[in-house]
This record gives sequence, structure tokens and C-alpha cells, in this order.
Amino acid sequence: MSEILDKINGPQDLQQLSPAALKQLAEEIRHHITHSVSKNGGHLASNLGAVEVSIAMHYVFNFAKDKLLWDVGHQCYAHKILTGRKEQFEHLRQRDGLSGFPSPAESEYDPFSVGHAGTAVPTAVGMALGAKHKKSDEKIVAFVGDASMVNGTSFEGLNNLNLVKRQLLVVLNDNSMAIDVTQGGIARFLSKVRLTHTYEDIRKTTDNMLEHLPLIGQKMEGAIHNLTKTVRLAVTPNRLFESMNIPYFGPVDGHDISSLIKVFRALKDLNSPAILHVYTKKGKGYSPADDDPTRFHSTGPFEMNGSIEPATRGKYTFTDAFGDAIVDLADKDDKVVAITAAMPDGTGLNNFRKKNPDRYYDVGIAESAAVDIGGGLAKQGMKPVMAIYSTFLQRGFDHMFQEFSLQDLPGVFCIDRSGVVGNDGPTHHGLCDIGYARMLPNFVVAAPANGAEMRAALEFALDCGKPVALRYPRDGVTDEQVELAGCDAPFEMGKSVTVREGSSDIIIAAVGPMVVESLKAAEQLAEEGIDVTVVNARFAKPVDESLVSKIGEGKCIITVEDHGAACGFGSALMERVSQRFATDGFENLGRIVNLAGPDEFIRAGARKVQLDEMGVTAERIAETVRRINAKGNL
Ligand SMILES: Cc1ncc(C[n+]2csc(CCOP(=O)(O)OP(=O)(O)O)c2C)c(N)n1
Ligand SMILES: CC(=O)[C@@H](O)[C@H](O)COP(=O)(O)O
Ligand SMILES: [Mg+2]
Repeated sequence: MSEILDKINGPQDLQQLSPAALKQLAEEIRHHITHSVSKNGGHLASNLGAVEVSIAMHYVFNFAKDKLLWDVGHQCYAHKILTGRKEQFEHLRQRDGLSGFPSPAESEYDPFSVGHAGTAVPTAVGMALGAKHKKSDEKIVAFVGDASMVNGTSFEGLNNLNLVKRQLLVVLNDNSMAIDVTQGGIARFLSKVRLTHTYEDIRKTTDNMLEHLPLIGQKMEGAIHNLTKTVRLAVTPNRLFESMNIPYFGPVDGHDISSLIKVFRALKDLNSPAILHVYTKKGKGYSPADDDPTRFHSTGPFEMNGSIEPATRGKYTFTDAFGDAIVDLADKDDKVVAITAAMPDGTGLNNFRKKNPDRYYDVGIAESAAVDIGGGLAKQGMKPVMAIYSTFLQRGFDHMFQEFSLQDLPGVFCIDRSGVVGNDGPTHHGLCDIGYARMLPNFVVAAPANGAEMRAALEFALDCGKPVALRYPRDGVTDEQVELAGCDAPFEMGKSVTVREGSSDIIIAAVGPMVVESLKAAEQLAEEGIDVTVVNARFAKPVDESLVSKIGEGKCIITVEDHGAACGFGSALMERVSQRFATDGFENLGRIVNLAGPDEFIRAGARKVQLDEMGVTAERIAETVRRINAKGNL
């Protein structure tokens, strides 16, 4: 089934293909992608929609010299296959395989390592300006999805396109979808425009463009606007872009390779920034993804008939526990409102959305705005819960600082995907959130250790009158397998819970899911005669002062966290010890050992392997305790 694809070892090989062969190649690439994602998981639906545009771009541009910037980068699979990575593609997102996102470490065809939305246009502006400084005639292309185009940083980039007085092409890949249906005024406008166009309309604009395009390269800036008017439909989003003085072309059929090639050829020589609007279908060519692009946006392994393998189903996750807890607590308190930035499913808000549509806000890919909208709601006396992935909330840091920390405004940040996330890898890990939340005055930072604690933590956070960050991982909860003694008690500000009393001077103090790992380590160690205490810290800020006192009494505390060592829970404890040392002058100062992530990026792979690399699995914790215990000089 890969007669043509077998002959493609690099983009240069596309030139030998006839239009019919290019069409067949698209089908073969689709099959290759679907097959490989069915084994390892990945971003299927977006990639199936971007195959023809990827082929056409590589046919026309020479991205060994020209630069192609993918926004988010989750849709770059065909690009990877075409740029010499076909053979490794079956190991996509695996530990020693290809990244699921563009990666300069893999290929000269990937200028940036990316995974967050809204960066392609501004980086393209920078690269186009850089090319000018270098006096290089390389072409710059930014490929951006319709939902990412309305992200604030994309718009900031568009607003600065006028700095670029040379070629720069923005391809707007419009499939009317984010992960879920796109949200917001601009998205509604784009969808409405799309609905006014029949397939025949799109064919007509494409033909009309092709007729006029040969002139484009020679046109002067002022004349381009007149030309764009003659080659587009009556109803287009041109108002949106031309108000920023950006020539707009399209919409064109994003699955018609031959026309796309002609359009790219003409626009390549345009000596000005421009936008090409292409319509594509998310999930195209594989009916389960075409029918349910949300489900196949980011999927685990599945059968080729679309069904999910039983092994990957059915785990009750921290996200599920959050989704259930917020529904329950919102039933009791009508001030609770929930905000997501385009990720209702991933953050577990789907049930809340169904039950409380008037208290649910999807603001699109706009994390900073999500935080500030939460701030406004809080100021009006509501109880906003901002459910955002850890890595994406990094965008909202300044807004957490100004609108919440500075005002000491109550609000709950439910930070999902904290710690390591598995196969998405470095762009998506949440290894900085304890740091970015705890460095802000007034913020409280807590982490539930299991599903039952999730509810207690959320209840506490909603009622404590402070800005609270609750962090939890992309993982199953372990309530049924591991009982956590004392953890059914309500959360109290800055109070930990001792889940295991040991007779030695060694205390393991862990946060969130690391409590279970620590308890497992303690059980292994007990069999060897090493009897340690295990504490569920619950809070990374404020840290429990009784833990600080224990160090003052000469005990050894080993902190365990699924977070970077810099600015994490262990650091927080050390800071408090040094402050208390100054005031209390401990006479018998004990020790602190921090087990946390290194000052480097953790590669994609299974979460368990990543935790092991950080030294925070039960086995690795036990090894550390053995080493400390062997020294015997606590
Ligand atoms: C800053 C940021 N927020 C959220 C996400 C999660 N995310 C990844 S892809 C995606 C939807 C992107 O939609 P679009 O740009 O239209 O591309 P499509 O998947 O439709 O091809 C979202 C919300 C992200 N990667 N970056
Ligand atoms: C590309 C992107 O940012 C999202 O699609 C993300 O990969 C989803 O991650 P989860 O699978 O953990 O929801
Ligand atoms: Mg889209």
C-alpha cells in the first residue's frame, strides 16, 4: 500500500511525481500515519487533515533553506514523513523514537521545538526580520490552525507583520475545530463564513486565484490589495486581516494538491507578508476520526476499526476525580464557576459543562485571558475554578501575579498534567508549577495524593479565601490499591498528614502522587528492617512548620516531588529551615535530601520511566533511603 511513499526519501523526490501520484501519495501517508498512531497513540485527526497542504508546501518550497514554522506542531506528521523520518515514524513519541512535535534535534527541517499554541506567527516575524538582516532570500512560512490563530500571541504577531517588508506567508489551516468545537467571537465568525461557502464556491475562488496569480509576484504593495479583492469570495474573513494591513487570499480547498501547488508557487514570490486561508477537514480519510475528531485529536492506541484497546480504557484518573468533585461541590454552592481554555475534555469539565452550562466558560486557547476572566468573576464574588494544564498555565503567570496574587483574590487554579506527562514530552511536562505558584505572595499551593483527597482539596480551596493552586498529574488514582491513613480528614491550611509512623529518624515527606510511591518504598524498606515515617505534605506552600521543627530536632527529611528541584517543595522546606534557623537557632540541625527533577528536559516515554529518571519511583526512593541509612550518622 506504499508504492509511492517507498520512493520518497526527501522532499526533493516529490518533483518526480505526477498529479495523480501526488494524490496517491497523500492516501499512502494517511494510511502510514493512521497505522502508526493506532500503535503508539498521537495526534491523529489534525494530521489527517494537513496531509495535502504539507505535500504541496514541500513541493514548492525548499525547507532545507526556507523555514517552516508549525503552530503547536501537533499536525507535523506528514512533514516528518516527507523529510527523511519515514522509517523512524513507527517509534513516534516513544522514548528513543521521534518526538510527536517538531524537533531541531531530529531534523534541519524543524527550526523550533514547539508544542504550545500561538508562537508560529511571532517567531516567523522574527525569522523574516533575521533573514533580512542576513540578506538571505529564504522564504518564511507559518502554518497555523484556526483555533490557534485567535490566540493572543498569534494576534500580537499578526499585528507586527507590518515590520516585515519582505515575503512571509501565513497559512491559516481552517478546519473549524480546536480539540473541541472552536470558541469565541472570531471562531464563530470564521465558522459562519465557512458555512456560507459551498464546495463550488471554493472551487471558483481557487480557479479565480489561479487565473490571476501569475501577476501576484510582480505586484507592488498597494496593488496587492486590489488584486486580493478580485480573487476571493464576497464573504471572507478579509476584514479581519486587512484591517491589520495584511493581504488575504482564499479560501481555497486544502485537499486539492494540484491547485495548492499553483497557489503556493505564486505566493512564494510575493514580496510582502500575506495570509492564505485553506479549508481542511479534521480527521479526513479515516472515518472514525472524521466522525469524531475530538476523540481522535490526541488518542492512545486503538484498533484500526476505531475501537479502543481494553488495556488503555477504564482507569479512573486524577482528572476524573476533579471532574466528579467539581460537579458535586458546584451542586452545593452556586457561586462555583468553571473556566477552561479550549480543553473541556482534557481537564475533566465535560460533566460540569452538561450540568451547569450557565456556569461554564470555554474561552478558547487563551490561558492569560482565562486567568483574568477568573479574576473578574472572583471580584464579583463568584468562586472561579480555572482548570488549565500546568504547561499552558505558564502563559498565565503574569495574570496570576497581578490579578490574583497582588489583589489577594480568592480563586482556584486546578493545574492538570503537573509533573511528567508521558509521550508528549518536554513541551508538555508540568515541572514548574509549584515554583511559579509558590513564588507569588498570597498563593497557597497544594496537591491531592489520591481521588478522595482531590475532593477534600477542592473543597478547602473553594472556601479558604485565598488564591490556591491545586496540582495533579496525568495519571490514574490509586485509592483502591493503596490506603492512605488519615487522608480522609479535611484539608487544614499548611497541615500535613502522617500516613506511616516509623521508628527511625528518617521521614519521607512527599507531595501529591509521590505519597503513594513513598509509602510503597517504606513497605519495601520495612522488610529490610528500615522503618521510616511517611508524611503526605499536602501543601507545598505554606509548608507544615512541624516538618521544619523535625529538622530542628535532628531528623532527616527526604522530600519527594514530581516537580523540578528548582523552586519546588524541597526548596520550600529548605528555605523555611534556613529562616527558622535564623530565628529559632536550632541546636541539633538534621538533614534534608531533595528528590526531584533534574535541571534538564525529560524525554518522551512512559510516565513511570520518566519518574524513574527523576529518582522518585518507589524503587528509587528506597535506594536513596538505603544509602542514607547506611551512612548511619544522622
Ligand atoms: C498555549 C496552548 N494552549 C492549549 C494547547 C492545547 N492544544 C493543542 S492543539 C489545540 C487545538 C488547536 O486547534 P487548531 O490550532 O485549530 O489546530 P487543529 O488541531 O484544529 O489542527 C489545543 C487547544 C496548546 N498546545 N497550547
Ligand atoms: C497538542 C496538545 O497540546 C494537546 O493535544 C495535548 O497533547 C493533549 O494532551 P493530553 O493527551 O494529555 O490531553
Ligand atoms: Mg482547527
